[in-house]
Amino acid sequence: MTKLILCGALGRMGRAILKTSLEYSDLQVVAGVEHPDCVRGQSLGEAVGMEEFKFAPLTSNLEDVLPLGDVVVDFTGNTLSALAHAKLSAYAGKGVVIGTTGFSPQQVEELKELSAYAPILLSPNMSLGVNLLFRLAEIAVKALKDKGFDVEILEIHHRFKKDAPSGTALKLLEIVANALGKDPSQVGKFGREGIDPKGEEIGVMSLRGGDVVGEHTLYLLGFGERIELTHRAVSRDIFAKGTLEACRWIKGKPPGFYSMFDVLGI
Ligand SMILES: NC(=O)C1=CN([C@@H]2O[C@H](COP(=O)(O)OP(=O)(O)OC[C@H]3O[C@@H](n4cnc5c(N)ncnc54)[C@H](OP(=O)(O)O)[C@@H]3O)[C@@H](O)[C@H]2O)C=CC1
Ligand SMILES: O=C(O)C1=N[C@H](C(=O)O)C[C@H](O)C1
Repeated sequence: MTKLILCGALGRMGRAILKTSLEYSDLQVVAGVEHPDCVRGQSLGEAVGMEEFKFAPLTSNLEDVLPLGDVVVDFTGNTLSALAHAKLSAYAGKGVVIGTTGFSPQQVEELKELSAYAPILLSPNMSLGVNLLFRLAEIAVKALKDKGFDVEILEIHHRFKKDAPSGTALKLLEIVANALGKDPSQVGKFGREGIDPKGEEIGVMSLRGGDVVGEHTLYLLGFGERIELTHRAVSRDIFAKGTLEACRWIKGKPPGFYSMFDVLGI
């Protein structure tokens, strides 16, 4: 049995992971960590209204429950708390799976340094489909390099999403820029206004509204034709499933910095 501690347990992803975990007989969420304002002396089960977790503690301090778990999962949506959770967990030798997005390059470097102590998996998107999209994007962009195609990225998410562009769109930018031999920090362009003719940049545009779970399109825009590679998430269960597969995979792995490509073998 792999025992999980879930940080951000009462959030959208936290609740999806709790529900989906009930389908796995070898995985168990044994404790939740939440923002102090949300912890009111209730158990995790009482807080989410799920009988199955009535004996699992809910705390605002990961240290209180760290000895209970093998793997710590972070979906707090707050990079500072995710880093703090990763630090505590890695020093304790626990596996870490991070779905939180919005890390700066410096913060990613910090996570890589921590992965000398324990296995850490960071992925902006835990779904099988998006990870395949990453691979397809690399193939397509390489095949069309120097053939006169422009590359642009569009993402759409629900009105409550805090970060923009999405972590997935930024990863797509990194993948396609690298495939073109360009530096993502130099070619990424995050909006256009006024007189702004198209150059060598890769535009990354964000729409927000309603309850859109997550949509990403890579556009390859040529003259007389265009290719659109789109992934549409219609349920958070796909992210929850990927997260749980990652937790199962990471237990017992040597220290190192991993991604969903390692879990999915693609
Ligand atoms: N990798 C992937 O596949 C996916 C990644 N994501 C990412 O996951 C993150 C979370 O998304 P989502 O679930 O929609 O966000 P939510 O805001 O619904 O959930 C985050 C939860 O974490 C809580 N929280 C904030 N700070 C802390 C803290 N210090 N300790 C414990 N809990 C804390 C929040 O509390 P409060 O509201 O009080 O701040 C909230 O309940 C985002 O970064 C999103 O981009 C989302 C979907 C898929
Ligand atoms: O906040 C979300 O909801 C999502 N965030 C991730 C991201 O930033 O890429 C993944 C997914 O698209 C949903």
